[in-house]
Amino acid sequence: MKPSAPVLAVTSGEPAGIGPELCLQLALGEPLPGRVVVVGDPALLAQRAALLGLAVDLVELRPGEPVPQARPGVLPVWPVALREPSRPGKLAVANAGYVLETLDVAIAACLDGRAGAMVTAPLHKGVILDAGHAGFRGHTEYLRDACGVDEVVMMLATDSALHAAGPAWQGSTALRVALATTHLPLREVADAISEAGLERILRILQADLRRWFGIARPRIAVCGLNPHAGEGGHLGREELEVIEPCLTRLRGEGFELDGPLPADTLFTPRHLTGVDAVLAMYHDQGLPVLKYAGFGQAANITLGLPIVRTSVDHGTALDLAGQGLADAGSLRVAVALAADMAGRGSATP
Ligand SMILES: NC(=O)C1=CN([C@@H]2O[C@H](COP(=O)(O)OP(=O)(O)OC[C@H]3O[C@@H](n4cnc5c(N)ncnc54)[C@H](O)[C@@H]3O)[C@@H](O)[C@H]2O)C=CC1
Ligand SMILES: NCC(=O)COP(=O)(O)O
Repeated sequence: MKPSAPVLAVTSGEPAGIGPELCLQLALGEPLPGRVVVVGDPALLAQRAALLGLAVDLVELRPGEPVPQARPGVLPVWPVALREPSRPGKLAVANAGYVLETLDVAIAACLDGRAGAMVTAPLHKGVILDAGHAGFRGHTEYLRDACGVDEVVMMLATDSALHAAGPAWQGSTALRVALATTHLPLREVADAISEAGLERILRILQADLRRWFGIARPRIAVCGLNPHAGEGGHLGREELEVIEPCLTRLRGEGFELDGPLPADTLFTPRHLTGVDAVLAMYHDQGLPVLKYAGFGQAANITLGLPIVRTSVDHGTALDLAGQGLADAGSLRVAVALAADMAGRGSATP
């Protein structure tokens, strides 16, 4: 690894979930692509390592101390203290502030240049809301606000699509799915989709497919919102009144856009061939397909930020925490992608 390998700040996520043990697993598998530092409580990590019999040497770094090159079995840590002891599988509202502090530490390091990218292990949105952080929706929205940008785009990509422009869809599980809306109740989705909002999202998606994935002229397939993309207005009018006018305007600027297409058949080889990313209208329209294609081998990327942020494709898996059953595949994909993106330079165009 080059001495200048980027620092990747990996937040360890909800302490009662699988995040802490996935971070430990990073130190034990294949060599890491960057200089990884985990943001979390060293005592929590040591307890989880002891519980699972993982031989990981935790190296607590002082402020200003450089992050060392990765070495097998060694995990540098930027310490953040738990608010109260944590047990696997048992959520505690007192630790919500701890989870948010790990994010703040990583975001600050990315913004001031001490880190080239941040990678997030999963947090539990519900316990953060239960703790009184009203309005918290997820990392994506928290990062948008912390970085002072108006719009970001959540995109998940399966591993085989991460580095290759123009993935071969036919017979392949390579897929990139971006979302027009993120964490909101289904009954609010239709009202949340506006022509101006869709336009902002498509501009970010096109720009970041170019910047991070090296695709000169991205082709994006856009889902309709309603069954059969509205059936000519008989099953909903959002396609005619919101989505289509936006796509028509952007096509006039040279955007390569298919759709709006019925979402049930868009995700088939005929429609996906030659497509670089799909824009789904809401979380559970696009992500089940992505997860069917590559759960555990995909990463989540927040597009539109002034910093690089990738994440796992899964949640806190409280049912598995502390048992040694959690698969670190997605965290490894997220770390590899973050290193690749950080190596491409500044996120700011
Ligand atoms: N990036 C993040 O911070 C994310 C956080 N979440 C949060 O996670 C919490 C739980 O969400 P769920 O919908 O239950 O999804 P989940 O992904 O935690 O669990 C779904 C199923 O997948 C399994 N699973 C998840 N990760 C796994 C891994 N690494 N290895 C093996 N099996 C794994 C679980 O055991 C469970 O059976 C929620 O609070 C949600 O908001 C969900 C997705 C992303
Ligand atoms: N299902 C993906 C997801 O919800 C990710 O949320 P975020 O916490 O990364 O914003």
